[in-house]
Amino acid sequence: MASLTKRKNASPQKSSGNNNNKNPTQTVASKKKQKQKKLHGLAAQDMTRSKIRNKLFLAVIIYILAGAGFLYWRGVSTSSELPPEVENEILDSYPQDVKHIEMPKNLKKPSGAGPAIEEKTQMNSNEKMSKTAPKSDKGPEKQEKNDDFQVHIQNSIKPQPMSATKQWKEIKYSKNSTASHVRIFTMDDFLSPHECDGLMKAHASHVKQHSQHHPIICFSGETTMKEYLKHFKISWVNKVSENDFTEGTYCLNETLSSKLDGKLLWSKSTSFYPGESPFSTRYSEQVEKYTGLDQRNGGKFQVTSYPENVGYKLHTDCTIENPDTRDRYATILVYLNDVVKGGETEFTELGIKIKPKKGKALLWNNMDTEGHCDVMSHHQAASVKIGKKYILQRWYYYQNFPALGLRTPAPKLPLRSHELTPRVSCDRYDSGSCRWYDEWNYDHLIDYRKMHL
Ligand SMILES: O=C(O)CCC(=O)C(=O)O
Ligand SMILES: [Fe+2]
Repeated sequence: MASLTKRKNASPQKSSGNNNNKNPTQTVASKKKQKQKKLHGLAAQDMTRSKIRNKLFLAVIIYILAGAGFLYWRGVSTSSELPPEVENEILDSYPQDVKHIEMPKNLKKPSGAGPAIEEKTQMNSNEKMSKTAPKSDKGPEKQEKNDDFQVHIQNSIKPQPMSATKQWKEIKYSKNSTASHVRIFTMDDFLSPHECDGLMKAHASHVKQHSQHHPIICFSGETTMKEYLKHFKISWVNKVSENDFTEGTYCLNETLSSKLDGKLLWSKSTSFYPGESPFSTRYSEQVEKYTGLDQRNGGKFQVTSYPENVGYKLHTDCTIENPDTRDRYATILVYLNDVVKGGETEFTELGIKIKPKKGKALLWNNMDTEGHCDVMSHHQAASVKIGKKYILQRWYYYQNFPALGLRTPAPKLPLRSHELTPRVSCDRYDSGSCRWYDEWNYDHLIDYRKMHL
């Protein structure tokens, strides 16, 4: 109350209203003074205004220049166009099993584009490799064309303790112990809570950025599409035909895809690549030091989130009976959060079940020392029952290839009306699940850089 009264008395309006009691000379002098003061005040006001105007002008110029600089930088750093020779080299070096996948019947070659485009489109709708390899007699001989590329083989895991308290624990099988070459290790606190939070935040912000448009939904074939639609009780399943796929792909057109949004369930993956953030470099080095997995054989870094009632069906990360050794030798997965219920990683052949725990790493080999995919590495992500699950995964290849760990060019097919349209890939119904991907474009590179992990 006291301070309120004080402020009232100090008000300029109140003091000027008390001038009636003063004598005339004083009044003339004080009026003159007031006039001078006013003029002075006006001049000062004018100066302040012009100073503000100048500052504003300068700020606008800086803003325009910064904006232009940012746009230029984005244009340079995220351009989706790769020179054709680089693009061809990348496509040439894809593992054979990815190239030899079933092609849609209605495929028409886009004019001026070679088979590379179709393979690329298919590659994107077959993110997960199927359990058995399509028959191919071709090995990885294409690599020999790249003179400056050193083939590097990775056929063992060499786990090392990180500190006295951070040690790998080998998980014992409860069945099939003699038939398997697979070794499974876990280490608590492989990543700090801060790193886990940063990755989840980057993932969430990127998912949000790409969720303004309905995803285009792709299947590994027509039968697969029908199986999924039946599973999710889509009443119009029998009306859908191969004509509803966009040309050259197994992706439903935008209209039908949008009708499935909210009806099908899926996990969501965003990816970043080696060298794209301080974290990716640090993490590659950390993994190499404490697991023996050579960073030259590592692919992209994939952050995946699972909502309730979503998991990933039983599968192998490598392709069984694949003659090509450019395949996923080992997997390192880090749980980024605790899951209230469900979401375990289960190795069904070995009777092993790992419960997600924030920061905990799970490391295993999928192939033997000769580069054969081991059936005993079959695993699944159990459905999340309560909560949400986040993981960071990276696959390390038995034999590397030039395109490994490089961001691939965005495919021209299927046609998309928005640059940020995401895709959902539903892989083989018996050994896959639906997963949402961000990788039509390169923008999230900026997100991951921003995180300063
Ligand atoms: O989420 C998990 O626990 C396993 C995921 C997995 O196996 C995969 O994405 O390949
Ligand atoms: Fe897997």
